[in-house]
Amino acid sequence: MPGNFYLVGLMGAGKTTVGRALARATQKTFYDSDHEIEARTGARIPMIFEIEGEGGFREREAETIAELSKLHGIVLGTGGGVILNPINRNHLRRNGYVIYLRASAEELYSRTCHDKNRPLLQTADPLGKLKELYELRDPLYREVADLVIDTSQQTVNSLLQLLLKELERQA
Ligand SMILES: Nc1ncnc2c1ncn2[C@@H]1O[C@H](COP(=O)(O)OP(=O)(O)O)[C@@H](O)[C@H]1O
Ligand SMILES: O=C(O)C1=C[C@@H](OP(=O)(O)O)[C@@H](O)[C@H](O)C1
Ligand SMILES: [Mg+2]
Repeated sequence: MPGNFYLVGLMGAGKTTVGRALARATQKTFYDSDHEIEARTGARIPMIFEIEGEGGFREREAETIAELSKLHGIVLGTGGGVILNPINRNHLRRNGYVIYLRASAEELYSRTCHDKNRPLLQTADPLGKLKELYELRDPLYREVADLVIDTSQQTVNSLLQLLLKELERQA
């Protein structure tokens, strides 16, 4: 098993939260591609979307993934749309063990509905948007995933325990 764990999944799947906990538990360094983009630009994600559009954000995301995928011994929480770009998908598949955190659109909605920091969900019908994104992206997450974990009915901690057990079983 490679020395990196990469987390993929839709907005609200827990990539950032579970990724940070997994890094602590496995003594790896945690990176989050969105946080990295924010640090490099000095701007928050909604501001980048506002100024450069989704296309501009995707270019920055691809540059960041290319660089972060050169690192060893890390846990990487990706942004939910990272798998849209085939070059990103290659980087992830080649350089790490990819974990797809999945949950129903309803569950994702309940986890993200009070947060204004996800520009794609600032619409009149965020639940409908999550359903649409689920249909479009689920096959792409599965394409890159070494492991698919259902996060429904799991706390962050129970999920971490489940993940550690599964990773140990596969090691
Ligand atoms: N398994 C879970 N059960 C309940 N809440 C969760 C779970 N995983 C994450 N959360 C919560 O959902 C919100 C979104 O999590 P986050 O880690 O930012 O997701 P992502 O990075 O995948 O968009 C946070 O408030 C987090 O605490
Ligand atoms: O699904 C997406 O396209 C996005 C997900 C976000 O990250 P999280 O999945 O961590 O919320 C962030 O990268 C941006 O708002 C776009
Ligand atoms: Mg995140």
